[in-house]
Amino acid sequence: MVEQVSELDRVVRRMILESFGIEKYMEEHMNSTKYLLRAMKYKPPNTSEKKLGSRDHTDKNIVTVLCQGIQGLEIQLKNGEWITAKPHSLTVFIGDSLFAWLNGRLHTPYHRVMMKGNEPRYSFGLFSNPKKGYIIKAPEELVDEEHPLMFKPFDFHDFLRFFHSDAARKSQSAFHTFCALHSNT
Ligand SMILES: O=C(O)CCC(=O)C(=O)O
Ligand SMILES: [Fe+2]
Repeated sequence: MVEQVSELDRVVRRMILESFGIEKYMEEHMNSTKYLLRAMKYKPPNTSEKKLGSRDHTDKNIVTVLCQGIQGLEIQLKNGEWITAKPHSLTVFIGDSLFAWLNGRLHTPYHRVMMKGNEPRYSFGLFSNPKKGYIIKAPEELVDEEHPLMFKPFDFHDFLRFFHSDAARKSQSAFHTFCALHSNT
């Protein structure tokens, strides 16, 4: 199953690069990331009202392929509306690192888990994460006058360290505080 899900990660990343005409970066992209597979279990809230299982966040990595069992995953659209992912479905998210590498060209959506009832919930995520030492920097093809560089080049592992600091906890978006070049991004 990991083989198929990681294939989906690769297909999505190839489609994204092709859509911007920069598939020449595919090999660099694949070589600069490694996979993390995480299984998650959420205790049942034992309520008939929906309760928060995991607070809203954007993923920090490159791409996440999330496979959920019973319903719970909710995703915020650009207009602010929350939609519910179907039970027993796969959802693909673009994380902050890919957002930065693409110079903000694709949206990285907030998502959360809301649960009700007496059943525990299981989900599995395959996360492509940048390797330590790889500097995430938007390629020159995606930077021009109309699209000035949004984020300073960074090592994902320095961001993770910052993310667990007091300064990050106090900021509205740790990612933007860490590497945004303009305050309005
Ligand atoms: O369990 C879920 O459906 C969401 C998990 C998630 O968003 C994450 O691990 O980043
Ligand atoms: Fe997430």
